[in-house]
Amino acid sequence: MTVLKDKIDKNSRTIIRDEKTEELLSRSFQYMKAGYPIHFTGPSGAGKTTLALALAKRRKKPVMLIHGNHELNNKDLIGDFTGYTSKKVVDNYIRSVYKRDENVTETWRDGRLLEAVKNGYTLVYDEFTRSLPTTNNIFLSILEEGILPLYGTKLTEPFVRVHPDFAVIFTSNPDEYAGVYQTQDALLDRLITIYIDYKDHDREAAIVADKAKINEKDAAAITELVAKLRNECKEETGPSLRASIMIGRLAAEQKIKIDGSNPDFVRLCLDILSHQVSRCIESDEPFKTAEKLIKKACSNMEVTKE
Ligand SMILES: Nc1ncnc2c1ncn2[C@@H]1O[C@H](COP(=O)(O)OP(=O)(O)OP(=O)(O)O)[C@@H](O)[C@H]1O
Repeated sequence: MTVLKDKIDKNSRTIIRDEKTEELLSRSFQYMKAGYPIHFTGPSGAGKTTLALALAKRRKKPVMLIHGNHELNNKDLIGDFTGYTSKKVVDNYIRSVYKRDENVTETWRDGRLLEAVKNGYTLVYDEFTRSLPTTNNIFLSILEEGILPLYGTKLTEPFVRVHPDFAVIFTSNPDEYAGVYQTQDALLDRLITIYIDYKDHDREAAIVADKAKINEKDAAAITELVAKLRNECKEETGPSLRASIMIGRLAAEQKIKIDGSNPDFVRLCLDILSHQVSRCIESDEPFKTAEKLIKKACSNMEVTKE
């Protein structure tokens, strides 16, 4: 059996605090302090989750993370009975008396939302529009009435009061993305929704340089190449900052010179970008066209002189 030991250090949650990011974080923090839930929406890979986690950390309260998906239900959010605990006492101390006492109780496990609401955590609900709108309805009572109803749980209490320190940050992809549900207006109406778009080249390059541990010029060459290909996209959003980080990291890891005339570098770009680019362009032969576009973008690439 082969055991792979060398891992690329992803450390993907450290955030680069450029001026715009810092300003956005401060603004959002003020809104949260005033009691409003924040909702970051925007294309895939724009940095919404990274921002949400950085914002949550700033509150200095424990952070609970939930990922939206269509199977998420009230049992995951509120909790469920997980089984039975039984206790039996047989008392036969006096031989002529036989006494038996049996007690069976159900065991309850708090769901993640209930735990966060009760203890005043900061909840990051990532990609919440991937959950069914009916599942997300529970947030209406939390945000409006400050209670978490315990419906369908057989618990004796009808609801739990929301802890004053509880706060929630949502992230989502826009409605046109596959696999997302349209959010009910009543919920959107209660959130401060901030659109997070792709960053400009300089900010992307700074992030790639930091994450891939390469110099800024090489990082800028990669982000420019990826941005050029993204601009070719008509159908869907194309390759994101994530693709740039992948190229940078793998090039550094495998000591591939970041140069559009280097066949190894072109191969790396083709492997990482072809599929994504082929999905977002209009062409009868999307794969061939994507490969052509990537090779062209590589040949036009600015190369760092050593
Ligand atoms: N300000 C930043 N500092 C450091 N890294 C960042 C920053 N913004 C984005 N990134 C990096 O870009 C990549 C994508 O970010 P993230 O996962 O937050 O995007 P997203 O918008 O939540 O994407 P998706 O919608 O696909 O979940 C990650 O590798 C992340 O580390």
